[in-house]
Amino acid sequence: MRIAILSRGPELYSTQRLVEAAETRGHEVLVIDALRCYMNINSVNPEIHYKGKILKDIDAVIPRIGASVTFYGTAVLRQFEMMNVFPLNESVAISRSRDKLRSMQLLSRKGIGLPVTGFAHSPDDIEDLLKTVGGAPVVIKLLEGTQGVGVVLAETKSAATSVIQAFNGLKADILVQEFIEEAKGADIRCFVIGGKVIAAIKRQGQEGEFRSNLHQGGSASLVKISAAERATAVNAAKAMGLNVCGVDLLRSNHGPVVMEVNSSPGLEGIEGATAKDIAGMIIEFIEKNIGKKQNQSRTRGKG
Ligand SMILES: Nc1ncnc2c1ncn2[C@@H]1O[C@H](COP(=O)(O)OP(=O)(O)OP(=O)(O)O)[C@@H](O)[C@H]1O
Ligand SMILES: [Mg+2]
Ligand SMILES: [Mg+2]
Repeated sequence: MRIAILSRGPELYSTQRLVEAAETRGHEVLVIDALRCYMNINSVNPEIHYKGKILKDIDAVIPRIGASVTFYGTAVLRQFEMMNVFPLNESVAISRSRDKLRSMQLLSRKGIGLPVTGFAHSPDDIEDLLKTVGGAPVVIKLLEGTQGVGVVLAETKSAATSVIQAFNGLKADILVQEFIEEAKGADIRCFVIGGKVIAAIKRQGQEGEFRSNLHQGGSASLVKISAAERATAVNAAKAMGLNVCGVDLLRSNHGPVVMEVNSSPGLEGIEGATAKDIAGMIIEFIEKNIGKKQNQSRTRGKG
C-alpha cells in the first residue's frame, strides 16, 4: 500500500512510529504537511497537489491533524475521501470530536456517562448556572484550552463566580463541570482501535494537582480497567464515529465518565507505559479494513 500520513511534524514520536510500523510491513509511506497541500475543488477529478506534484495512487491516509489546523486539515482529508482514499478516521468524525460542546451533546444523547456539565457564553445568572451542576466545587474550562491550560478548580461559590466573570470579560465560551474529587487527580486514557480498547493507562497528576496532564507534570502507568470502563470507551468511540481514538475517563462515584475523545491520540505515553506496538496495530487495522465497504468513509467527503 501507499499510505499518506497527514502530519506537520515528521520528527514527532507518533509520526515516526507510524512510518516505521508501515515500512516494516512493506508499505510505502509519505509524510505530508496538510497546510502545504493545495487543491482544485472545481475539478471533475478531485486532486491534491503537494510541492508542485499531484498526489496519486494513495491507498490510505492517516490524519494526525493538530488542534490549531483542524479547519484546513479536515478540508484536505475530505479531498482524500473524495478521491476514495481510505481514511483512518473520517473528516466529519474529526470535526465532531474537536468541538467539545458538540461531542458532549452527542455522547449524552447515546446515554454515555459524563460529568454533570453546563456550558455558557455570557450567563446572566451565574448562581443558577452553578446550581445546575450541583454547586461548588466546580471545574471551569475554557473551550479553547489544551494541555491543562484554561482548566480551573473553583472550590467555593465565590471563587467560581469570580472565575466565570473573568472568563466572561474575555468573551470566552466555557464549560462548568461537577468536580470529580474521587478521581484523586487521575484520569484513564483508553486507546481504542476498531471498536476495541487495545491499551489503557492511568495518568496521575503531581502531588496537590487535580489535573493529570503529562504537560502539567503528571505521570503515566499501566492500569487494568473494569468492564464498565471498557464499554464506556467503546461506546464513546462509536458515538463519535472514530476508528482510532483516545477516550479519557474519570473514575467517579457514579461510574466512569467521559471527559473527552481525542481523534489524534499520541503514541509515546501509551507505548512507553504498556510496551505495546500500537503503531503496528493501527497499520494492521488499515490492512484489514481497507477493502471493507462498511469501514470506508461513509460520507465520501460529502459530510
Ligand atoms: N470535572 C473534573 N473533575 C475532576 N478532574 C477534572 C475534571 N475535568 C478535568 N479534570 C482534570 O483536569 C485535566 C485537564 O482537563 P481536560 O482534559 O478537560 O482539559 P485539557 O487537557 O486542557 O484539554 P485537552 O485534553 O483537550 O488538551 C484532566 O486530565 C483531569 O485530570
Ligand atoms: Mg485532557
Ligand atoms: Mg481536550
